[in-house]
Amino acid sequence: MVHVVVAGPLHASGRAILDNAKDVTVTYIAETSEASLAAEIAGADAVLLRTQPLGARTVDLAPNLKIVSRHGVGYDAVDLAALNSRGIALSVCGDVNSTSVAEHSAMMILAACKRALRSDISVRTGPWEWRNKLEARDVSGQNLLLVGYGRIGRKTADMMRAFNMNVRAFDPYLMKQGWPENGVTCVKTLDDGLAWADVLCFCLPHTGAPLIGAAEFERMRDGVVVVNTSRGGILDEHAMIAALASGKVGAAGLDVFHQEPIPHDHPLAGFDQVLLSPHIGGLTLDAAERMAVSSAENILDYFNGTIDPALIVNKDKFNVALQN
Ligand SMILES: NC(=O)C1=CN([C@@H]2O[C@H](COP(=O)(O)OP(=O)(O)OC[C@H]3O[C@@H](n4cnc5c(N)ncnc54)[C@H](O)[C@@H]3O)[C@@H](O)[C@H]2O)C=CC1
Ligand SMILES: O=C(O)C(=O)COP(=O)(O)O
Repeated sequence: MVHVVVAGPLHASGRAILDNAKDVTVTYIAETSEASLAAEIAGADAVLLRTQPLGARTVDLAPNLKIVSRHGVGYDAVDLAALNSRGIALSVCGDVNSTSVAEHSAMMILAACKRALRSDISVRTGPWEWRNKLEARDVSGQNLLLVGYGRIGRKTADMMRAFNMNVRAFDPYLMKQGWPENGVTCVKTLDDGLAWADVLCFCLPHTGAPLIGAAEFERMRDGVVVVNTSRGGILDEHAMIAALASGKVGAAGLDVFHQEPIPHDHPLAGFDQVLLSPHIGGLTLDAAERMAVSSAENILDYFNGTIDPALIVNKDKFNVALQN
């Protein structure tokens, strides 16, 4: 019998896969937090994980744990060393939500340039004459730098080229592969890109210290638009707040934050030129179903020995189930 703990909301299609599987028992946890997972993880052979942190202490509570299946693709909140030290597999979904996130990035680029939130607030609360002070911008003809040019970055490029933006990308890991492509040229250094861009969009994994701090904001154009749908840790939030307050950043769209959930009284919530969303770039109803199915199947496939090794992040660290 395999015991699966589902650590947060899961689309009905994913639940059906687990509920109907032979020799599988499932515990569903309603909320997405590490504390609620820690309370239920003791008997788990597998955990289906949302975006909450998974640290070494919680992993230690589960002596039988064999696989953590991420619902989604980013795994920066997981203590990979803790999994590796016990030979626990970490799987991710395949390409299940990149279109959804690219659409969200495109929406945020447009909303920020058009000052959509400020515009809405002005109609609801202000005099009509505010329409002369909204400072909306055309996106057509503006320079868009994508930082990270993987699945999400490429799809965002296609969408924004349709709006006649000039698109460049910075992705040091792709430098040698077929650049320029599809009308998108690469910049050789991040600093070159920061100096060129009217709009910045972050589409890369979070792996360590913030990529963008006070010094990087200084190198940007005055009034630059910043969109982040990747992970909050990419941007130094204090530096971001200072850049918004000074006008260096003219407008922004943020889907991800250092601390999630972000408190209601967070300084970022005080800017009417900043559109905020609760980490939903990859959580449309459509993508939620795909993520649920993929992450549930990854667990069953792991125990059947049929999981696609490309979906196992730490496959080099162990080879247990893959040899079955
Ligand atoms: N807001 C949301 O709901 C979602 C957010 N994400 C985030 O978006 C990230 C990207 O997702 P995908 O495009 O599917 O991943 P991907 O792996 O297809 O592309 C990421 C790209 O970033 C590049 N990269 C890595 N480090 C870099 C650096 N320091 N500077 C510039 N480029 C760098 C890689 O070479 C790769 O081409 C995920 O890791 C995740 O954190 C993903 C899905 C949903
Ligand atoms: O795919 C990702 O990395 C995401 O951010 C979405 O994950 P979630 O739906 O929050 O488990």
